Amino acid sequence: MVEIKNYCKSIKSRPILNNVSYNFEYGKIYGIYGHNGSGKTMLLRAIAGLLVPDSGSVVIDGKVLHKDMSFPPSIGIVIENMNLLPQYNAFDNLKILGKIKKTATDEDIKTALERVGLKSDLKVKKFSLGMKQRLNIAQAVFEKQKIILLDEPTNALDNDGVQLIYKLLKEEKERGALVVITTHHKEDLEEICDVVLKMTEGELHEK
Ligand SMILES: Nc1ncnc2c1ncn2[C@@H]1O[C@H](COP(=O)(O)OP(=O)(O)OP(=O)(O)O)[C@@H](O)[C@H]1O
Repeated sequence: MVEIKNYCKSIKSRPILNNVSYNFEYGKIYGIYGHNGSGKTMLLRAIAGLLVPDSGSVVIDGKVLHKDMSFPPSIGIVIENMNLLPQYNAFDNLKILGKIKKTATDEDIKTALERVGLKSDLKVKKFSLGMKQRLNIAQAVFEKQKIILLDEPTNALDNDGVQLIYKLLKEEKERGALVVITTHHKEDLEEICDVVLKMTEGELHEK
């Protein structure tokens, strides 16, 4: 379980996450919607260990982030400005990333690329925005990560792409992963999410 406990973070004296408390469970898809600047991305960064709280904590499987561990041990994340390697194709990008943990086989990489509908052997520098988004999503699932955090993962995708990613996320949930997805549009979430949450000015509430 991922427990967020009284999490507070201000940047330049402005509250960005305001006393957020919530328990996220494995085997569920959570959707978070809210206006621009409401704190959705910051919440994902907090869970990923990319943000240090002013007070409060994130506890993952009983271990406190930044105390018992620096980062969650099994996390896939899609946020803005992901660092793909432009001179390599999709397979090689994942192969290089996979060298850190050494858990994913070539077959795992091929399967992840098939699941996001990426068949191209082009170098990433020739990818469209939607193709990059698909590769980022493949990157977040190819090592069978336990926690999958996706910041507006379908905004550059065509309709077929959106349906493909929704199918993939449902499969990840069935596998037992915890999936958190953000969007500006609540209606996008209701199709696939078990729980829909609203972020308003750094506060998180159940719908
Ligand atoms: N690097 C930063 N320095 C200072 N403030 C920041 C920084 N990044 C984000 N913020 C502020 O944190 C608040 C929350 O931003 P966040 O990116 O989490 O919003 P969001 O809900 O994801 O918005 P969007 O829907 O536009 O992606 C905003 O007020 C934003 O201005």
